[in-house]
Order: sequence, then structure tokens, then C-alpha cells
Amino acid sequence: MIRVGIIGATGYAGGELVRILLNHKDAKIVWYGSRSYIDKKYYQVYQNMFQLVEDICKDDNLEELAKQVDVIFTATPQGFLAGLLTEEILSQVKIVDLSADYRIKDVATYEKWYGIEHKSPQFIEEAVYGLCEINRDKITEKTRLVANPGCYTTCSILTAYPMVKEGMIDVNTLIVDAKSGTSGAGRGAKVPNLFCEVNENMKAYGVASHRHTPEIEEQLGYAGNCQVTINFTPHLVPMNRGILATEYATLKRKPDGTLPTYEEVKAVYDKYYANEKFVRVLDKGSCPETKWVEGSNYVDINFVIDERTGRIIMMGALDNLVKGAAGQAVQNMNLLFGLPESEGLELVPCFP
Ligand SMILES: NC(=O)C1=CN([C@@H]2O[C@H](COP(=O)(O)OP(=O)(O)OC[C@H]3O[C@@H](n4cnc5c(N)ncnc54)[C@H](OP(=O)(O)O)[C@@H]3O)[C@@H](O)[C@H]2O)C=CC1
Ligand SMILES: CC(=O)N[C@@H](CCC(=O)OP(=O)(O)O)C(=O)O
Repeated sequence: MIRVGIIGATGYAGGELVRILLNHKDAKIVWYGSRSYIDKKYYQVYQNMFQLVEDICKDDNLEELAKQVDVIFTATPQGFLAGLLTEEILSQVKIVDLSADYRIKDVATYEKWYGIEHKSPQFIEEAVYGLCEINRDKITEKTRLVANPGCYTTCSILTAYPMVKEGMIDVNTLIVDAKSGTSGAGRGAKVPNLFCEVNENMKAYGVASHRHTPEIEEQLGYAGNCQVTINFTPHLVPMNRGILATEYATLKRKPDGTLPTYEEVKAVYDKYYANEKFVRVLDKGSCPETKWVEGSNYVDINFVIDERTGRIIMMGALDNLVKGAAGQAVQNMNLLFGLPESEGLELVPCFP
């Protein structure tokens, strides 16, 4: 049995980790870490856990926790793990970090976009970017530190990846227009996320400055083996969960000047995703919707070729708390311990 500790178990992403791991047959949560609810019963924070979890919340002492468990999930704010991680801790335990601390390889880029100093850049090189469908081979029983990708980034990257990897689009024309439910902003009280601010409203934010931009650019850059510069515009929508990314790019024409056909593009998507359990490329004409992936680890993807403009419109939908956070983190844990990748993640989307 894998002994699991969660730091930030009382946040939205941490709460989703608890929900998923309670049904994982090879894992047991032994540490529900919190900062604000120490010594409270976990179910008193999240009453959906009444009679399911009797444990009390413990502190966020990473050093102590490392001695007691096999894997730690850090579902904590940016900078938390980077400020505490040491070689001693990493020599004792595997860590899956849900924050962005080790996602971006260039420290200066991280510090510029996040506006904080990175306190342990010595571990960045070692960290594996845990986008399982793309980096599966690098996430092994020898891996000590996984940087779990962001919610917008998982959706944005997987949606465009086959086209970038196969050089089918002009990457520098790529525009990612994404919408997120408010759970993406976490449980902490913030005025822009109050009911009256969010309900019956939609707004763009972080325009031309959102911190997920360099993460998407870096990963698509690896895929295309080129420098990628994109426009990424996130929007907040009045839903609890879900991310929808609509992505636009100019298709490269074939030598005879014509655009690739639907069948040719579909073959490219199938090449990468036909055998991926958690990526569903939909039938022709069907557009991904957040409601069809809610509560599950799926990302639904599809595309339309616009003959008139010469652009492809790619669409992806996922649940920000599952494939965009906790589900993907458990997928990574499964790889780290040599378990079937889908263990604990056979979550059927809920509806309505
Ligand atoms: N929400 C989402 O959809 C996604 C979130 N993420 C990432 O996951 C991480 C957690 O996000 P989310 O769950 O939304 O955030 P929440 O605000 O909901 O939860 C944050 C958690 O971290 C704890 N915490 C807060 N401040 C500190 C601190 N200074 N030191 C230690 N622990 C602290 C909180 O403890 P307490 O409750 O006791 O105060 C809480 O358990 C972030 O890095 C986020 O970027 C990644 C992908 C998607
Ligand atoms: C709706 C909302 O506010 N979403 C968050 C992103 C989600 C998140 O938690 O960020 P990471 O994926 O990088 O960990 C934001 O825009 O900052």
C-alpha cells in the first residue's frame, strides 16, 4: 500500500485528491495537511467526507511528513514547495507538486511571470513535467519530483499537440482562447470570485500576461522543436468546474497548395491519441463540452478546418480539478509506482 501525504488537502485541488484517492486500491492517505484547520476533523472542512474520512488535519511540515509516507502531493500556492524542498526530503520521498514551482525550466522566466523569487532552482532540471500522455517515458519508479501541469495548460497543450508535433500548423499564429470555472481560482476568498461578481457574468483576465502563457509556449516549443509565441486569453465563467479551450492557427498547405483534409488531420490526432485512455477525440462535427467530462479524467478534443480562412479551429474540454489537477496527479503517482496508469481514475463523467 502506498502511503500518501497531501499538503494543501483542504484546498479545492487537495479535496479532489482526497475524493479520488479514497477509491484507489493501492494508496492510503495518512496525512491531511492544512494550514488553517490543524486538529479539525477533515470532514468538518468538507462535509461530503462525513463518515468517509475520520482523520484530523495536520500541519504542513514537509520534513516530518517525508519520513512517514511514500509520496507527497503538494496542492499549495506557488512558491510553497520551492521554499522548503531539500535534497534530504527528496532522498526520502517522491513528490508530485500541483503548483507551478518546477514546471518552467528557465528560472528567469518563472520569476518574471510569477513575480516571486525561486528558492530552490537546483531541482528544476530534475523535475519531470507530468503531462503523462506526452512524457510517460520520463515518469518512472526512479523519478523523484513531478511538476504536475496546470489546468489551462493541460487542456491547451493536449488540444494542439499533434498538430504542432507533426508541423501541420504555423505555431506562431496560434491563439488560445480559454474559459474556466471558478474552482480554478481556488477556495480562498477573493473579491473577483464572489457570487455577485461571477454569476451572470463573463470576463477575460490576465490578458497578454497570464502565467500559463510561458508554460504552454515551452511545452509546445519542445513538441515542434522551435520557438513558440502565442496569444493566450483566459476567461472566468459562472460555472463550478470545467475548462474549454478554443485554439486557432493557420494550417500549412500541402505542396499542391491545398489544405489538409479532415481525414488527414484526423489521422494525425489518431496517431497520438487513439490509444490514450484519457484523451477522447470526438466524432466529426461534435464539439467538446465541459459537461461531458465533468468529474472525470478525460480531455475531449476535436477540430474543424475552416476552408474559408485556411485556419484550423481546435477545441478541448476537461475538468480543471481532475485532468487539470488531481486526476493527472494520481495518473503521475501511478506511473511513479509502476501501477496501471488508470488505477483509481475510472471516473465516469457525471451529468447533469
Ligand atoms: N484549482 C484548480 O483548478 C487548480 C489548481 N492548481 C494548483 O494547485 C495548487 C492549489 O490550488 P487550489 O486547491 O485551487 O487552492 P486553494 O486555495 O483552494 O487551496 C490551497 C491549499 O493550500 C493551503 N495553503 C494556503 N496557503 C498556504 C501556505 N502559505 N502554506 C501552506 N499551505 C497553504 C491551504 O490550506 P488551508 O485551507 O488550511 O488554508 C489549502 O489547503 C495551486 O498551486 C494551484 O495553482 C493546479 C491546477 C488546477
Ligand atoms: C479561474 C482561475 O483563476 N484559474 C487560475 C489557474 C488555475 C491554477 O490553479 O493554476 P495552475 O494550473 O497554474 O496551478 C488562474 O487563472 O490563475
